[in-house]
Amino acid sequence: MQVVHSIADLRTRIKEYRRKHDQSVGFVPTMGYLHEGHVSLLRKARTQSGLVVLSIFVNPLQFGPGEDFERYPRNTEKDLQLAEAAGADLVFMPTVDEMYPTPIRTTVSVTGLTSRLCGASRPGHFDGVATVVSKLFHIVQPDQAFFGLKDAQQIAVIEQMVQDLNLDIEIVPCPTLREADGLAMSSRNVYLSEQERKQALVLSQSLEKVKEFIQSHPSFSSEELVQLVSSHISTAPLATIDYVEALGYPTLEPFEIGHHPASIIVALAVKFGKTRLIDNLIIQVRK
Ligand SMILES: Nc1ncnc2c1ncn2[C@@H]1O[C@H](COP(=O)(O)OP(=O)(O)OP(=O)(O)O)[C@@H](O)[C@H]1O
Ligand SMILES: CC(C)(CO)[C@@H](O)C(=O)[O-]
Ligand code: BAL
Repeated sequence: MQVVHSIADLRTRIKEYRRKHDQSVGFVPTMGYLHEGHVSLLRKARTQSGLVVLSIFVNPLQFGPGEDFERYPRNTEKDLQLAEAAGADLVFMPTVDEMYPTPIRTTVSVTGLTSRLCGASRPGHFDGVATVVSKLFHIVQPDQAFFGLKDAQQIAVIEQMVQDLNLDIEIVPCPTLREADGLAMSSRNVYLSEQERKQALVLSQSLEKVKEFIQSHPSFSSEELVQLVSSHISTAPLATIDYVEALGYPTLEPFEIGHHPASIIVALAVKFGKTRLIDNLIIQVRK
């Protein structure tokens, strides 16, 4: 496994690989502090791509004022061990100056899909994501890029960007990995106190309740799902709901009772103290 810090170096190595091999380049973009969720993306890439490229970059552009950019967890040594064990070939770890050498004047903005959920509660977040992912896609020029469904809105936004900008990249959505008790794995779980960690279980539990409810109530309304999730989360005294919504996926459009889209998402963001966690459930609905 090779580790590179400069864009020029990364490009040279990828070009060299492409010259010698007639195989695809797979790309896994991350912000580091790797866990089994990230590892699952790398393993998936390993099975589908000839060259597996991982990027580790905490992108300042996608953090709002007062968010956790400065204190976002970092552990390069452990990240590199996990990346190597999972089969990464090339790790790109640029500095902020390498990615943004001058004040940024060109950004990528995906409209519509970003008006709800995390787009509404983190204004500017998806412009930061679309801009950095677009830059990374131009630098790496992958055939496939692997993203986790824990960030389901992010996948919808990236897929739209790829379609609108005619990028020749296959976006591969990968399932959310969970801790044994159900909590979705996240780099930010490390912020949780012992009490918060226990109470954070209400998130995955509330989504399990939605699964059961839908099976016995095939003509559910979005309001019923939101109410079910919100009331269960409210049993945790340390939880503050940022949003709970039930929408079509990947359109992220609201739906009316009796007119379910083929696929719906129940998505939530909840704060425990300063720590904001997200989770979701995507369900194929029988018509
Ligand atoms: N539990 C998980 N299972 C599968 N993929 C995941 C999981 N958590 C994150 N990912 C994916 O890993 C990629 C990099 O995400 P990122 O580095 O932001 O990790 P993260 O754990 O989601 O961090 P945070 O929750 O702090 O945003 C994204 O495509 C993300 O969807
Ligand atoms: C895709 C990404 C690496 C862009 O910074 C980030 O949003 C993430 O880790 O999900
Ligand atoms: N996984 C999304 C990155 C962020 O929260 O900024």
